[in-house]
Amino acid sequence: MGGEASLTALKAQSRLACHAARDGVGLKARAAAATRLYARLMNLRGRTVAGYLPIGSEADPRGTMRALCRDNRICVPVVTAKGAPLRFREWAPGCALETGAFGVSIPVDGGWRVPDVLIVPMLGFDAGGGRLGYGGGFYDRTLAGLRGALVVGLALEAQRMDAVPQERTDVRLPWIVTEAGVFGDETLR
Ligand SMILES: Nc1nc2c(c(=O)[nH]1)N(C=O)[C@@H](CNc1ccc(C(=O)N[C@@H](CCC(=O)O)C(=O)O)cc1)CN2
Ligand SMILES: Nc1ncnc2c1ncn2[C@@H]1O[C@H](COP(=O)(O)OP(=O)(O)OP(=O)(O)O)[C@@H](O)[C@H]1O
Repeated sequence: MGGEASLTALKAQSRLACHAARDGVGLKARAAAATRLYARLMNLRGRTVAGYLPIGSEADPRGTMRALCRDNRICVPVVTAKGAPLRFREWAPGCALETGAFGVSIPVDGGWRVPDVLIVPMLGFDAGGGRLGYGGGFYDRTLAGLRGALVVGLALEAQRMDAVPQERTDVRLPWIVTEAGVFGDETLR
């Protein structure tokens, strides 16, 4: 296989392994990750915070989204087209939802927002801020266009990898939160 083909195969294999590992994580670790996320973001005021509505066994940021919505605007990602950056629609606790692309829930009638804080879902991550997603490149494209935002990846320790296979377009995350702590890389901020 050529370099590119083998990288794609390696990413696909890593996605399967991370997905399976994530499925096996218990409630205690999930609650601890949610608490760590809130601890990292609890001081935010007047910001536009992009959370996400979890699918499958993703770590759940909704407790933090509910807590932050009092003093901040909250929005969630919407896939509008393949190959395009994500857009973000305003979300509030209990708002009406519909199922969008890839089975992700999206608010029926929230306005479009541009976040300055993003909580980013992932399948896998490494100690250097490397992130493995579902393979659409949606967050890579989105983060490339949102310089200056506070970007925090949320995951569970079971999703930690030695090194996420990296492509030129992959964007490293300056902050990663898991049940084990808040990990920051000052060189990426
Ligand atoms: N909660 C959440 N929302 C999100 C994302 C995400 O990763 N998580 N996205 C990040 O880009 C975008 C949606 N993109 C996605 C692209 C592919 C798949 C996907 O392949 N899903 C698998 C299995 C899902 C599961 O059960 O874990 C599938 O459909 O087979 C999902 C979302 C925007 N919203
Ligand atoms: N900024 C960009 N411009 C053009 N293509 C991009 C960009 N970012 C990523 N891509 C392309 O998108 C494809 C998927 O990228 P990748 O495998 O990194 O997705 P991912 O990070 O796992 O997915 P997601 O962000 O949707 O969860 C790759 O072919 C990659 O080259």
